Amino acid sequence: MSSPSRLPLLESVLEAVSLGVIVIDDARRVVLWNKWMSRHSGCDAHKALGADLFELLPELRGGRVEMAVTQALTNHFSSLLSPTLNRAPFPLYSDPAALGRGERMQQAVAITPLAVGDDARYCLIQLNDVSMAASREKLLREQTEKLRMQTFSDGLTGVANRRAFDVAIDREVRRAKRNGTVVSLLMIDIDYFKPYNDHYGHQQGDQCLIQVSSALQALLQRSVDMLARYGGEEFAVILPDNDKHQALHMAQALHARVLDLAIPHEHTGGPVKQITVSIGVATLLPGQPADPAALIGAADQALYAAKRQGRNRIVAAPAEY
Ligand SMILES: Nc1nc2c(ncn2[C@@H]2O[C@H](COP(=O)(O)OP(=O)(O)OP(=O)(O)O)[C@@H](O)[C@H]2O)c(=O)[nH]1
Repeated sequence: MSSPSRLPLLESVLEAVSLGVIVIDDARRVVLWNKWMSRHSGCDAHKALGADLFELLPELRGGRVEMAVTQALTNHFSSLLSPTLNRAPFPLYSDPAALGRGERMQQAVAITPLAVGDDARYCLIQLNDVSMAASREKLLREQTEKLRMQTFSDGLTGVANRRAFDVAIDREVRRAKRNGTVVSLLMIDIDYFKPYNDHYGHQQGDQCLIQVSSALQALLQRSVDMLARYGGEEFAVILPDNDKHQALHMAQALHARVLDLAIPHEHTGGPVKQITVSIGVATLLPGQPADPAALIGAADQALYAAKRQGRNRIVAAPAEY
């Protein structure tokens, strides 16, 4: 079989590649404009050939493409335009529907100087459609974010989970130590939740947990405050920069908010026949050792004191626990 001569072969390759190829001369006139360019720009080779590239596509004037072309023609520098910074410099569209929607193809643009013979200078512009890669990357980012959310949020109530709490309490205790500030912690436990579940059923128990957590969450206005589900029917609230007085104030508001829900509970062991919470409060002072476990322990001790004293109340840990 005879081999075809190189020039027609090269021309066929240029017309067949899935890549935009433009070559301009040192007067910036288009000398090559392949089929891919015609297909995606809506401008065919007849119109493009011989035209000044920046008159053909005036929006490229003064931008990164013109700078890179000048660099290639005068200094023989190659450039790669980052698709992140220059998403769609050329007016190219993946298909007619995208053109109709005005949705440009995302592009990777490579600009390379070409020397043909001794002094003829040209510039090669290669364009790649990276829309698919960009949308895959976006999907991947969204999935990663979703996974991150799932990893750090409680499946039932949607508030932060224990893992997120552990990270946050560590961070806030270290921050308080660094800045010489205080941090308070509330441990909140629903009273008589076992008899609630036993009497009303597990599903209604779940609904109760959802209601209580969203009522608690609604009261936390500062972005630094964090409500987490610590375990079963126990929640924790981290209050950075809040001293004991402010933490007690917040505990009272949260306690009252749960009472306001007025969720009936006929089977409590006490006189109040609705869902209530007990709250333990502890505050880490600047002089104390920055130990998250000790802070959690102090808030827990205070919570159990509240339970022992009859539930439906707030108890604060001693100042220097
Ligand atoms: N519906 C539901 N119940 C849960 C969930 N997690 C834990 N529980 C229940 O919460 C109850 C906790 O009971 P206990 O720790 O004995 O506490 P309590 O009955 O609230 O008693 P006090 O805390 O002393 O007032 C148990 O019955 C658990 O099964 C959950 O996700 N959904």
